[in-house]
Amino acid sequence: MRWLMFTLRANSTVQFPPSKLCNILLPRLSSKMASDSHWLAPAEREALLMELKATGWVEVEGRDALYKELDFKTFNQAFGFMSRVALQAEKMNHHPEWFNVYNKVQITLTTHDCGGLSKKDIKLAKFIDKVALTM
Ligand SMILES: C[C@H](O)[C@H](O)[C@H]1CNC2=NC(N)=NC(=O)C2=N1
Repeated sequence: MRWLMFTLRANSTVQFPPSKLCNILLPRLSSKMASDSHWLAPAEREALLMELKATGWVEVEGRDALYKELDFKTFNQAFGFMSRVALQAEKMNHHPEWFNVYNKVQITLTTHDCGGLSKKDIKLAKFIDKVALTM
């Protein structure tokens, strides 16, 4: 079995088998992922939503979700935009609810796992705005 050697300080090393290393690193990764999916309390979300509202996102009436409609010059541009967002959604394991007719894309973001808005929605909304600016 291959061992990972760590030097903590001069002339001392600590050996971790790869399987143990996962036990050390994964909880941090999973806790980060979990924290991004937790429901955003009103105090937490105020500043975050202000920034998004400034770029055209609105809160959905009767649902803890964000909505934005984007217009592109052509269907190809709209579809290209959706393709780029789809790849990011897969990477984040966080997917939009969206509808496309010709050059228009209507997007709703919410986190099903927590039943409302989470940091993942904020992160994806910011990514969407960034990509839309490049189209
Ligand atoms: C099983 C899978 O990881 C989960 O269903 C993921 C997939 N994509 C998701 N997307 C969104 N918007 N919310 C979720 O809670 C969610 N959960």
